Parts: sequence; structure tokens; C-alpha cells
Amino acid sequence: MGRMNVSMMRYLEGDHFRVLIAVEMGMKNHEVVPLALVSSIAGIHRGGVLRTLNDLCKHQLVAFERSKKFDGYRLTIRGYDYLALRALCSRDVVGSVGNQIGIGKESDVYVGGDPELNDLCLKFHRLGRTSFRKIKEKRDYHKKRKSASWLYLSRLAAAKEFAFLKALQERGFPVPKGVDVCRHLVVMQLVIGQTLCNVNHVEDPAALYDRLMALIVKLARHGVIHGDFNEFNLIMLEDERVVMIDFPQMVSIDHANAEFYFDRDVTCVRTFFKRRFDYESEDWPKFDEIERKGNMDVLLEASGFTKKMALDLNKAYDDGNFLAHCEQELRTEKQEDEEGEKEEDSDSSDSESEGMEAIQEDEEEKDHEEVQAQVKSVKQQKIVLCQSTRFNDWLSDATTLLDNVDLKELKTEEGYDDSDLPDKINHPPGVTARKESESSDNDDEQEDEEEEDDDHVAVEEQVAKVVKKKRRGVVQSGARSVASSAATFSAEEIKRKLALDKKRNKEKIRLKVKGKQSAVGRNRKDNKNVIAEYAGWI
Ligand SMILES: Nc1ncnc2c1ncn2[C@@H]1O[C@H](COP(=O)(O)OP(=O)(O)OP(=O)(O)O)[C@@H](O)[C@H]1O
Repeated sequence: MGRMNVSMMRYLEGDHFRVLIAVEMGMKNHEVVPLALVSSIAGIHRGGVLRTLNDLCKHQLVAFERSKKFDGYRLTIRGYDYLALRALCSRDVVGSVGNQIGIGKESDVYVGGDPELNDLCLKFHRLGRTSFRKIKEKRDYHKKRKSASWLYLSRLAAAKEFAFLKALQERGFPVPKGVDVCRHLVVMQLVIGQTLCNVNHVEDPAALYDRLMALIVKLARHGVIHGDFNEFNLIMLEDERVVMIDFPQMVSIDHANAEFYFDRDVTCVRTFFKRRFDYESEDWPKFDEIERKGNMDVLLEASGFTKKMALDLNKAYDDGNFLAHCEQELRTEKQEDEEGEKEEDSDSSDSESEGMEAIQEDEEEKDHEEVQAQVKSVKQQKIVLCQSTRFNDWLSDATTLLDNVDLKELKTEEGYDDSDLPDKINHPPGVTARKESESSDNDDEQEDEEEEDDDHVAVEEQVAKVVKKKRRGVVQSGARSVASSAATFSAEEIKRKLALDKKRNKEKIRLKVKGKQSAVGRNRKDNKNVIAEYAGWI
């Protein structure tokens, strides 16, 4: 518990508060208020508002929030505190703020002073912010107002507490004197004493017990039940008198659960007395025995605190979101938001990874196709080689030569038997050439066949090597030279390749601009609009 830093109040000018109020008003319908709206509510030029908002952001009185769809400003708790304090200062109710003296689950209590430096108690209600923020779909706009904003709920709690303070005080109940209320801040008399939970010894526990039970009954007779009547909400003065504090949970005795609340209050006191003072009484008030004599609950409604307001407030209490003032909650909420965004991001990153997988598959397919194309081209090369004109010329020459050879002469000269030979022999070139020089035809043919086979094997081996290297992804000079041999791609092959490249480029993942970057884009757009708007003035 520390001191509230209100030093900045001194340096804030009228415009700062004007803009702060504009943000507050905008938050009636928006969780974050766009700059344009702040400007139009404040009635100040957008440039001026922006400068003021920057100042307010620096002092953490407003916060700038960027989201996927829009960005804007929201009032911080500190900003709301400043607004309430400033209003009360101008009414000459509050003159100073001191140390924090209490921290409840739904409020922060500070000691303060009026302009004459008399002690005051400043109770800042902090209620329901989380219950609002948790509903994601109401992020930008309270469409059907299923849940109310923390501003609204805190204000309700303060209004109710102040109304009860006044009403109870008028009826002679021991409560602090209510001074004023503004927004979520209740100003009341500072009670100098100790909360009952810190009291370990009393002179007469039975008398105190009776006083407390009488208080519960008196409240019920006036038509209300405290609802949180326990040792934490009772302050004991030096003379052992007890002062009641904390009334926003009060309910009417006509409430559907009135009996339950009444019994709970009674049980709280009994349990505490038994535990702390070892005092147990046979007597305790029963709800059925209560005789209604006043109608404070109805009067309260007449004071402006409507049933609808009561319903909203009770709903917030039922939800139990009392940690509205904990920044940690806000952070958790932010984390949730971020997780939500991350989920979306991860969705997109999933799709990104899916895209990457698809590209990898494409690449593999492409590699495979390329290798196949190379094999095909090598085969084609072989065919082309076989069909080359040079080869054909050479073959025809050889054939003519063969034709010119007089086999009959040879037969008679050498006694050679050619009965098995056809009239015209079409030998492979090597065979024919050697045939003239060598005597054994069959041996030569076999050799040539082997050589040809060897050539085939060599080519196949080369192709296999290329495939292997390609798969390994190792691009060596040898591989390159082999690949260059595949430069004799046919036109269709090149077309197909180009089409594949085009398709690949098309399928490249487009980066989705998100988060801050998207806001940057939007801001640029906004700036362009502003420039266009004021084009004539410059
Ligand atoms: N008028 C007062 N004078 C002196 N101290 C006060 C006064 N009002 C509140 N306090 C101190 O502030 C503490 C919190 O106040 P209060 O119980 O009203 O807050 P709360 O948020 O409703 O707390 P909870 O609901 O947890 O009991 C009290 O325990 C008490 O010490």
C-alpha cells in the first residue's frame, strides 16, 4: 500500500481534462475510443487532441490500444481517479490525497484531506472491469449490453454506497459520515479505530455480541440486510463502539435470497466470537422473527438508484469479479487476447507451414521431373547420335565399299565359304572397317556388341550419378557439366519448366500484415485522409 501519485495533477491543463472527459464519454459505447471520436467530443482539432492524448498516455491516464480491426484510446484507472479527484477538488471537497489505508477486493481506500486539511476517507471503487474485458465479442461496442463496463459498475457501487451512507446516517446507524461522491469515488469521514478482525481482546464480548446482533436486526427492520456483515467491515473505536462500513452489497429484505443473506450475517458474527473470544450464545436473531418497520430499500430506489442499477450491480457481485483493480488481471486478460491472436497467428502459421510443405513437395517433384528430363535427354542424344548424318554418310560409304568387294573372287582366292552370308551386309561401322583388316568376322561382331553395351552402361551410369548427386543436393562441377549436356531440352520441356516456375511464384505465401503493422497501415491511411481534408488550407 503506497501513496497515490497525484503530482501530475498540478501540470495538467484544462485541455487535458477536456480530452480525458471526451475519452470517458466515448467509453460509454466503445471500449477503445478512436481519435476522431475523441476529437469530435472534445471539440478540439485532431492535431491538438493527438498532442494532448500523447501527454496523457505518457502519464498513464489513458492507454493507446491497437487491435486487429481498429485502434483507439481507453481511460485507465488512474485517469478515472484523476477525473474524480479533479471534480471533487473543484467542488472544494478534497484538497489532498495521502496514503492508502485499505485495500479491499472491490476498492482502494486512501486517507485524504479537505482544503482545510481535515481528515477524510477516500474510497475508490474498482469493480467489474474484468467482467467487462473478459467478453471478447464486446470488445469494441456494447451491442446488447450483456455486461457493463468497469466505469459503469464502479460508479454504481459508489452511488449505492453513498446513498446507503446517507440513509443510514439519517436513521442513526453507526456509519461514517458521507461527504460527497463523484464517479467511482466516495468521500466519507475517516474512522479512527481498528477493524474487528485485528481486535484480540474486548472487555465484554457478550455486550459487543448483543450490540452487533441488534445492529443486524435494526437494519432488517428498516428493510435492508447488510450482506457482508463480518469482522472486516466493522471498525471498533477506542470506547468499544462499533462502526459499520462497506454497503454496496446491501439487499432488501424482500430480496429472493434475503433469508440466506440474513443468516449468513448472523453466522459470521457467531463464528467470529466463538473463534476469537471463545464466546458462544444461545440467542441469535431469526429471519422469521423480523418485523419490518421502515422501508429504506424503497427510499433508496426513490433516491435515483433504480432497480436496473441494482440488478446490474448485484450481477457483478454474483459474478465475483472483484479483482478489477488488479493490473495483473488486466495483464492476464491481455495475455488471453494475445493467446487468441497467437492462436490466429498459429492458424495462419499453420497455413504458412502447410504452404511451405506444399512448396517443398513441389520442389521435390520438380527435382524428380528434372532428373527424368535429363535421363530422357541423354537417351534422345543417343538416338540423335545414332541418326546423325555423319554416321549415315559413313555407313553408306561402308556399304558401297562392301558392295564393291567381289566375294566370288575372294572365295576362289582364299577358299572361303560364304554360303551363309546374305547378298548385302549392313554391318555396324566399326565392324565393317575392321572387317577389311581382320580375318575373323564373328569375333569382331561380338567385340563391337560388347563395346556398344559398354557405351550404354557408361551413359546409364552417368545418368545414375547425376540423379544421385541431384538428390543429395550436391551441385558439383561434374554434375553441372552433365546438366549442361541436358541443355538440349526440347521447346516443350522449356515451356513446361517456365510454366512450373510461374506457378511456383504464384503460390508464394503472401505475408499477412497483422498487429502493430496493420495499425501502421491504417494510420497511414488516416493521415492521407487528414492531408486530403486540409489540402486547401495548406
Ligand atoms: N471510513 C473509513 N475510515 C477508516 N478506514 C476505512 C474507512 N472505510 C474503509 N476503511 C478501511 O479500508 C478497508 C477496506 O474498506 P472496505 O471494506 O470498505 O473495502 P472493500 O473493498 O469493500 O473491502 P472488502 O469487500 O474486501 O471487505 C477497511 O478494512 C478499512 O480498514
